[in-house]
Amino acid sequence: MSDKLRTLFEKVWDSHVVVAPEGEPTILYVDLHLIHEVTSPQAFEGLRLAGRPVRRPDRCIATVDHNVPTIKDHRLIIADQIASKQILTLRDNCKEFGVELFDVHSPEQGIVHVIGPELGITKPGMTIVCGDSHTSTHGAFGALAFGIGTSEVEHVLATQTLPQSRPKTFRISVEGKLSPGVTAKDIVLAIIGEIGTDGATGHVIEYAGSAIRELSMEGRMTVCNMSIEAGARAGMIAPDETTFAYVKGRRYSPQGDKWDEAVAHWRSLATDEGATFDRELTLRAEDIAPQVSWGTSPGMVVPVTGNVPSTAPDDSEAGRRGFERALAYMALKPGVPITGITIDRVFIGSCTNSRIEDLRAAARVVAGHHVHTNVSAMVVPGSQAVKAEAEREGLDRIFLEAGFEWREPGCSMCLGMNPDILSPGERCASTSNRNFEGRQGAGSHTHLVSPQMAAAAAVAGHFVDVREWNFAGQEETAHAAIS
Ligand SMILES: CC(C)[C@H](C(=O)O)[C@@H](O)C(=O)O
Ligand code: SF4
Repeated sequence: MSDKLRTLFEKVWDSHVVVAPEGEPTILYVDLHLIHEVTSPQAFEGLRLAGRPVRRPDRCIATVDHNVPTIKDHRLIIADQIASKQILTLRDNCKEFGVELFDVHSPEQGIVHVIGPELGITKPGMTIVCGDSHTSTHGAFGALAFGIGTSEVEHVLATQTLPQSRPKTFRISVEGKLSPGVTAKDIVLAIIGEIGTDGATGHVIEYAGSAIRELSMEGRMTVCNMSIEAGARAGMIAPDETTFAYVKGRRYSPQGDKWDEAVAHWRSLATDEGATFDRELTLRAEDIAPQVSWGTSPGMVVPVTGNVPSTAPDDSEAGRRGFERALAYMALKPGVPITGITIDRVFIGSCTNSRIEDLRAAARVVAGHHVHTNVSAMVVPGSQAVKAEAEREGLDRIFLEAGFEWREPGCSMCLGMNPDILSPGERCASTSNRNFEGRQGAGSHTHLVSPQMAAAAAVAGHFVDVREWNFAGQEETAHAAIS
């Protein structure tokens, strides 16, 4: 090993190089391949046609998430033909090629980016790929994790390797202390608001600084999840005691002596003091307010105390046209206060914000209140394990009593690939990660927010600053509840 100072990314990359031919992409070894129903059918078909096996079935894990209906009685026989075929095909492929599948009725089923970490499959220092852009989520553990296309899925299935050109490095430090009510989601939305949706193109981001270190693993996953929305190849956070405590004792985590060896290795992954990045940016946590997206990209975002912008941030002809188009699509008038925007629907879920901590935070806001009469709201836990834990804690009852629907795990209303879609013109406060035109259904309007902000909007019927929330009957714990 060289004694050159290296970043977390460089250490993980260097230890996975199979061969790096001059002037050609590096061949990287892949430790873990996550698979879901949407991007895998052609990949398996390619293998079948070539008469190849899966090289390392023990390094693959599959689940169904994008297409599965979230109403219990609708999960057995899926009405949508394409969805049904994709799920049946995944089932057949996993059986034929010997890949472990967490199927629709398995107690481990859930959104692929939720179940990997909670089963201890995701570990620091790994290379992780999946035919899914939000694979960046797993970078929260100090893994190099990124999305790949279907032809690359086939390549990884066949060889357990992937040709990759080396990305640049970008450290984003968030220093200081978040105010109560400001969350990991607000950090990442504020970052994307600052650098734009192509702000990190060609780079792997390392999130650093005291506010990032203070985050739980759930919060770190939320931040890394949205790296792709800033154009980054991946997002990473150095593993530390918080990481080790989360990974310890999970089903696929190392046990006994192996655990101590693993932790010793994971400790060595942090960026060396003095190692340099291609780019650096520092934000102050105190400056970050709860965020609400107003437009049709995650970069079109403002603090809840702000207004829908009146002028295009980018004054070029194309910038102005994009701005006007976003306003028109979102049916918003320039200059309107964010807290004046009324909503029809609330979605608490997705691989960004459907973990237990997200549901706890939303439930604290909702407790003792009722969903506004003009709003219909639902909570979709990210996995069966999250659902079971939430039910054990009584969170389901808080949501149901407040008038929320309580659903089965899946991607749900994050994207219009299953029955959970908005009608044209409906406006939704959503804890997901994308607000593109038509993302939650043709002609629908999406506003990206944190779980706390979504919960508060469900009750108020419009956006409110959750920092001023009335925690019904729990005033004495209000501060703790939103922090
Ligand atoms: C369906 C899948 C390929 C897609 C992705 O890659 O991200 C989806 O998960 C999304 O969030 O848009
Ligand atoms: S929850 Fe949404 S963002 Fe995450 S994998 Fe599913 S569709 Fe993609």
